[in-house]
Amino acid sequence: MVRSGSDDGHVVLRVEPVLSRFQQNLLVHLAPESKSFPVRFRFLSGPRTEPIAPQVDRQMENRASGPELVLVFSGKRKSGKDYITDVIQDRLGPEVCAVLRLSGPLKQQYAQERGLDLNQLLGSGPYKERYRADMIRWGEDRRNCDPGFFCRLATRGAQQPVWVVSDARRQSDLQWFRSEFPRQTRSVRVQCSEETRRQRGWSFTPGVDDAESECGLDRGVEFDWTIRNEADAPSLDQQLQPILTAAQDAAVLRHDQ
Ligand SMILES: Nc1ncnc2c1ncn2[C@@H]1O[C@H](COP(=O)(O)OP(=O)(O)OP(=O)(O)O)[C@@H](O)[C@H]1O
Ligand SMILES: C[C@@](O)(CCOP(=O)(O)O)CC(=O)O
Repeated sequence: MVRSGSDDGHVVLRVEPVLSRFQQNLLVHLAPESKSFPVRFRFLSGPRTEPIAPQVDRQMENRASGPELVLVFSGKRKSGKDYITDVIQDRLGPEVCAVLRLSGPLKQQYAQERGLDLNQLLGSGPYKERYRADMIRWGEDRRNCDPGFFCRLATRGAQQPVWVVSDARRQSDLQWFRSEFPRQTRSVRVQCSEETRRQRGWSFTPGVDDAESECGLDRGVEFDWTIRNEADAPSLDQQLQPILTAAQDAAVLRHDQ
């Protein structure tokens, strides 16, 4: 219950029952015609509440800066994962949407250890393909010790309400996001024909295209959305509409907090 009264020229709002400060969630509506004025919150006397356990406290902090929506993309090489996730970020803007690449920290470390050109490894040309099989092996050694290793590195410090993970490849990648962010995680598959992928520079490479890195999510996942990224498919704008709507709703949720 909320009651208002006047006290030395101040308007006092009392929320009863008194909640601990971390649980207070007070929305103040100002009439559009009123002049702006500072709003100060003071926690006045009242029945003391038990301090909330540090564990709950930490969860609250995490939730305050955590994502409202996590879109986990997967798809074969040259299906257009990077292209589509970039389109989504363009539409939503970089303040709302972070594109997170699990392969980002992997390529960074791999390039550093071998003195390679990181920009080319991050691009979509043949340079990356030359090193792909070895990068997969290198990354798998680390994932075998700790399946969440690259997920944690890739998400570190992301503050935006919408996270777009551009390159899930293994069941363990998807499981990590689902267990860390069960309410927020949605899976998206990008598909196109082999012919289209060929036109984009793909050719079948044994040890890569038949390995877990490419096939780990081919079966056993019910995707929330599937996007067909090729010439004879409905336009990307049309296909991305439900995803963009979900993302905009998520951004509004954060804004209202
Ligand atoms: N809808 C599209 N229209 C025009 N070009 C596209 C489209 N989709 C993908 N491409 C182009 O095809 C190439 C491969 O796409 P992209 O790099 O996004 O695929 P990917 O799935 O991320 O591949 P990889 O797994 O190798 O990183 C890029 O040059 C990209 O610009
Ligand atoms: C080594 C690897 O991360 C390369 C991914 O590169 P890209 O997402 O295709 O640009 C693939 C993997 O982790 O299995």
